This record gives sequence, C-alpha cells and structure tokens, in this order.
Amino acid sequence: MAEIISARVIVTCPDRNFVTLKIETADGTTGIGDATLNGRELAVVSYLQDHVIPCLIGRDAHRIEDIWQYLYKGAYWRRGPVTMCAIAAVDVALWDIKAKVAGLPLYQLLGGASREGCMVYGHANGATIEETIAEAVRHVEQGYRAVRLQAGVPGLKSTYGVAKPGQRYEPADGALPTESLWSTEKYLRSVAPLFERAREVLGWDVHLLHDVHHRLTPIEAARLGVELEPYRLFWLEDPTPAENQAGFRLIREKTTTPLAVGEIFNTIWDCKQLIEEQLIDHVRATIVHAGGITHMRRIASFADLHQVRTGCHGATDLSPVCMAAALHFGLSVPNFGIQELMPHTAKTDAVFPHAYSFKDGMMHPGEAPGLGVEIDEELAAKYEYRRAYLPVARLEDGTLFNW
Ligand SMILES: O=C(O)C(=O)C[C@H](O)[C@H](O)CO
Ligand SMILES: [Mg+2]
Repeated sequence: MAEIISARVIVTCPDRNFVTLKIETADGTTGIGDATLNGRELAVVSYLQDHVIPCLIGRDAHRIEDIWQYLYKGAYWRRGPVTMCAIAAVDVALWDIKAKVAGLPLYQLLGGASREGCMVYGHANGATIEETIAEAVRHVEQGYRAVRLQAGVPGLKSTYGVAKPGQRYEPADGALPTESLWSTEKYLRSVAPLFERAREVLGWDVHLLHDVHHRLTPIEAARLGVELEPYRLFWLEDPTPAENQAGFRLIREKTTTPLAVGEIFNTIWDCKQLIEEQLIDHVRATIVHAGGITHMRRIASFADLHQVRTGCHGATDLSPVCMAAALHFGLSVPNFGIQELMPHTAKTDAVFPHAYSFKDGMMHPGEAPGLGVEIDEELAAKYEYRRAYLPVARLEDGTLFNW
C-alpha cells in the first residue's frame, strides 16, 4: 500500500501555460502528470481540485487501473477533453510513483524497450515555399529523419502552422481568440508545389509530413491525397474533421497517401471505427488528452490488431511531463510509428528538468527512475497564468470555419 496523502495542482506559464498535478504518498514519493488543455486550462484545474483530488486521498497509489476505472466510471459522465485530461494527469503521476518505487525508468514497467529510440518529426514552416524548404534543410542538418512542412498560402494573411516573421510558432496567441481567414481553393493550389519542391531539394531519404488541421471535406481531402501521391508523404494529418469517422471511407477509397488522425481524440471510442475499418495509418491520440498511459496502451493494442501505428501529438502545449510519458510509451509499444517534437523554450525546460534527449532524429526517455521529469516549483511560481486562446478561422465571406 502506498497511501496517497496529498495531491496538488500547479499552474505555471514559462512562455506558455502548463497545468501539472503532483501526487505524494505516505513515504514521501511524488509523481507528476500533465493536465494541460490548451486554451481551456482552468476548467481542468477546477475538475481536478474540486472533483478528483478529494477522491484520491487515502487511496493506494499502486492500484492504477482501479483508480482509472474509479475516475472514469465513477463520474457517471464519461469521456470529454476536460475529464480525460484530469484522468490522464492522475494516471501518469501514479505510473511515475510506481516506477520510482521500483527504481526503474517507466518504460521498463511497460514491457521494456521495443526499439533503440523513438523517431521524431520536427516542424519546418515559412511564409513561402523556399523559406519552408530552407527550414527543412536546417532540420535535416540537425539530424531529423522526418519533417512536417507547412508554408504560407499565397493570398491569405496568415496560415495555420506558419510563424509570424521572427517569432516561434505558438498558436494560442491572444487573450481573446484571434481571427484568421481561410480559403480552401487558395490552400489546395499551394500544397502540391510545396512537396514537389521539397523532393527536388531534400531528396527521398527524409520523411515528409503535412497537417491539414481539419479544414477539408472528405472529397477535397481525397483530391489532395491523390495530388500528393507522387511525393510519398509519411502522412497527411487531420484531412477532415473526424467526428464523423465514416467520412474517412471516401478519402481512403481514393488515395494511397497515408493518413494520421486523432490529436483531439480523448478515448478509444473516438477512433474505434477509424481503426477497425483501417481508415487511417497512424493514430495521433496522446497521453495528456486521452486518459494517460493506461488508456493509450489500450488504444495502441487495439490499433496494433489493425496495422495502425502510433503518431502521438507533441506540440508545445503538451508539457515536458507529457513528452516524457509519450517517450516511455513510444519506446515500449510494438506499433510505435513516430512522435511529434516541437521543442519547448529554454524557460519551459528550466521549469521541467528532464532526462529525455534527442540524437540523430530519435528521442529516448533516459534511464532515471520514474518518468525522468520533475517540476521546479519555486521557478514555476514565478510565471503567472496568462489567459491565451487558440485562434478561430473564418471563410472569406465571414462564415465561421474549422481552425
Ligand atoms: O501539432 C499539431 O499537429 C497541431 O495540430 C497543433 C495543435 O494545433 C495545437 O496543439 C493545439 O493546441
Ligand atoms: Mg495537428
């Protein structure tokens, strides 16, 4: 028995907001879990503080599966991003505790390493095709074996995934949502030329990826998939909103461009049909948004039966605590595909000292017992929460669209 004697939520903003849950057991062992839900952070803080923590005190931290079921079924109101982020934070903190008590890096408890490291993809973006390709070249020089390409769309003032001049890309950029304009026609004209040029310059030994960010209809996505076939993408991500999973049948029938979906999924039920019918190649659900390591292992096992590999979301709104958990998970599951890497700022890294590392395009969680990441609470306290929303997108006639 490792009795939970306290659980606290820590909110900090070292360049961007993060929510972290810290659980402590009677013998002084602590574990942490990421609970960050970009743009809706405080809803998870309240869910944890007001509704979850009171249920944790006095429980045995080692009974991870039982606590997961207790929080999921016990709430009666199942699923949803707020609930599943909160459960994820508890779950990861408990795995951290268990692995620390065992004196092992977490991946050893998850079955051990299935590979030498986790291949990651970086983000190359620029206002023009040439700027984007130059960024991609820089990534390849740093050792990346896979790069996501996003370029500005001629005729649109701003584009998803493209940084403002001289700045890092960080989408949650306003105390109220900033508004951007979208034109499917302009966008569709711009994508194939980007990848044509990328293959000319980068050759064929680097994996190329692209994120549509939910902005096409299935038939438009099918057209784009066909147009991109000559450039052999590693994946085309979120080609269409995935609430209607059956919509992917149409895309799948038309194109062999591999598909990745699921960064906004929070349970296996969001991707059950996509996986069962083999409508996708990679599932993008990740630890913090999809119920933690316990639930992600369930999704990965189910996906493995259908030749679907993982491809966990890893943007900067997922804290280093989530990155560490994703790497232990990715190193251990048999059907790992790739891990997204959008490096955090030095300020964020200082608040979350960690054992994971990057080398030759691969990441490894390190050998420290537990997750191998801690939170420097004194430093964290210096960075106060700042409300920051994700943008919204409108069509050129003013219609609210998918961002
Ligand atoms: O990293 C990606 O693929 C994204 O689509 C990033 C998301 O827009 C971001 O994480 C939203 O918070
Ligand atoms: Mg995405």
